[in-house]
Amino acid sequence: MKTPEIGVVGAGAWGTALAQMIASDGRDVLIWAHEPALVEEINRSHTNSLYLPSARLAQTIRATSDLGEMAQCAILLLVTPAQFLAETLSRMSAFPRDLVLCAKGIEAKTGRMMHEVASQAAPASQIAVLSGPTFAHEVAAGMPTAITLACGGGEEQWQRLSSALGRPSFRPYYSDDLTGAEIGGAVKNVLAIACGVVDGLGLGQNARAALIARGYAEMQRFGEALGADRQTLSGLCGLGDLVLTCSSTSSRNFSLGEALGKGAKASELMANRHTVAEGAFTAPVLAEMAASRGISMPIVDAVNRLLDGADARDIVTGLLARPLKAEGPSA
Ligand SMILES: NC(=O)C1=CN([C@@H]2O[C@H](COP(=O)(O)OP(=O)(O)OC[C@H]3O[C@@H](n4cnc5c(N)ncnc54)[C@H](O)[C@@H]3O)[C@@H](O)[C@H]2O)C=CC1
Ligand SMILES: O=C(CO)COP(=O)(O)O
Repeated sequence: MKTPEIGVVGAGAWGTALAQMIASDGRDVLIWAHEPALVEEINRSHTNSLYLPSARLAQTIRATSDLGEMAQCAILLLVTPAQFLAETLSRMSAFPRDLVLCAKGIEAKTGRMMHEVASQAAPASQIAVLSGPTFAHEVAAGMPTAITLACGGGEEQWQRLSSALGRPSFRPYYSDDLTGAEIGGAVKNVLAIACGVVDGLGLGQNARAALIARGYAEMQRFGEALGADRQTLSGLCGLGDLVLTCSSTSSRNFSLGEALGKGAKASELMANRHTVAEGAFTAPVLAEMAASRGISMPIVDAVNRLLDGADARDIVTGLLARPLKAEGPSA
């Protein structure tokens, strides 16, 4: 059986939606699933009842549990949750030229961004980051979506990837800023938890808008310190995704925050879920990275303390009691 040009590593909601989007022009796609039963389900009934039950998958999507076969694809989309990327890559002995990173997070144990994890595991590959306001179920349904495609291999890699991944209703926009694209996605997940808390506590829409704007200032401060381009953060993968995720219960991060705001315990919420809320893993490492660099991120810090068991109302009282100051990202 011929190996398809494009492969997707990770058959959660996002990997499955991306495979479906890629197959929408009739091409073959190979997808690797961590769960053997899911490999069988995708091949037998063309569904993913575990992670994307709303979609009827294209017949040209084939699933495998063989990571070795994935390396034969020319373009590999890596869509495992951030904390599993290094381990998954360590099980592969060869890599294609193009690796496209789709997870939104920071490695908790090391503080590495996803492109650092990937380039250390596969130094000969060219790394790209695909990130933006993209709920999986909408992409799988073919609804119009725009996304940042940041290419470490510059415009030559962009030519290859944009023609392979672009579709009439899936529009990538070029960037060469891997760091900015990754910081946007990682930070917005933590801020979405905060916005969910505000909704869960019933604090109103003014408070949510304030949190989005002040959270964006935190994203800009952190991004600037790590060398991200401010223009990247004001685009699809930063502000765009922040707006989407901070205003919808379709977001797992927002929903986690909402439950916390309603009084649920973080430890119980985390123990009982089978889908990923990346912000919960990113918050502690992000708070630590910011503190060690002297970057003020009070909202990220508050989410981190909440996940650690602090009371939501006490946290909000603390945030509202902060000294008044100038607006602007550097303040
Ligand atoms: N769902 C969405 O709408 C979007 C998700 N993303 C990002 O994509 C990444 C993946 O998220 P989803 O596909 O939504 O996840 P999901 O919550 O739907 O599925 C969990 C995933 O984790 C995998 N997994 C569990 N244990 C594993 C292990 N030991 N090794 C490797 N994989 C393991 C499962 O196989 C499954 O693919 C996350 O970083 C998320 O932030 C990005 C854009 C949209
Ligand atoms: O990243 C996403 C949309 O762009 C999905 O957000 P959640 O992971 O919070 O569901």
